[in-house]
Amino acid sequence: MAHDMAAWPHGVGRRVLAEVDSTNAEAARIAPNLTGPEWILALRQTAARGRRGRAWTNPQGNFAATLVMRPTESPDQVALRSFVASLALYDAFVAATGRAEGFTLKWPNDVLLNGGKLAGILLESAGSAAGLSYFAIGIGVNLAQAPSPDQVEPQALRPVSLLSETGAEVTPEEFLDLLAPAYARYEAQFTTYGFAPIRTAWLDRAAKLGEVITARTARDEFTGTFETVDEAGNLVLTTAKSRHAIPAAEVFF
Ligand SMILES: O=C(O)CCCC[C@@H]1SC[C@@H]2NC(=O)N[C@@H]21
Repeated sequence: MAHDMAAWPHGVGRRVLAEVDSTNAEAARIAPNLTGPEWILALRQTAARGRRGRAWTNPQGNFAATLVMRPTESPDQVALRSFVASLALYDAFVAATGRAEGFTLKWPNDVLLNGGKLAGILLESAGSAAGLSYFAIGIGVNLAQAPSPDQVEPQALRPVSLLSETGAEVTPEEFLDLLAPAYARYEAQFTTYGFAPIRTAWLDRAAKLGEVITARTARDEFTGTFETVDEAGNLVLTTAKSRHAIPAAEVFF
């Protein structure tokens, strides 16, 4: 790995499990007894989950971890953590490879390398609109192996691995030691200054900004120009007829 290793963040727990069903499921189990934020890394997951109820393929050597925390703010602020985590992933990849070239962020929360999907984030929480009891940021990275294209949905981006695209050999533990300090830096920025600087940094690294993309929501499909991400984290798309601020969708290029 080509990097200067930042120190592990103060007050943040680190557990490494040889095997677990899902680090997000483990996060939910340990949440009631949390005394501070905690990273849970698993070397193997037997029931890893992806977004929208999909399974996540987790081959040997890939990174699977969850950061679990107790929030102090509202659920909509918690949802913005997917942008915080995406930026931390981006920095960890730059630190691990010594280059920024080729890494981009796909709304709402994937990291791409050379246009293929390198990492995904699954944000889960429990509680009510009045207050969440915990939230968990689950992160899967194809460090060593990408699932074969037939294991993902037909229109999904081609999965890629860090190893095959860059030649960088990074273990899950090494990657966690890059990601946790990067996350802590962006988390401090978010809690101190709010979403504005996170949004700007995210937009600087965005894939397909200003280009035509398709967003599929539970009810509709919009094809239009990806204008920006607004102050609430919505995807802003303009079509010939109108401007749409979309809170949740699957995006296709
Ligand atoms: O669908 C996606 O893009 C999100 C994938 C998230 C996978 C990670 S692996 C670690 C954590 N534990 C899980 O069960 N899922 C997330």
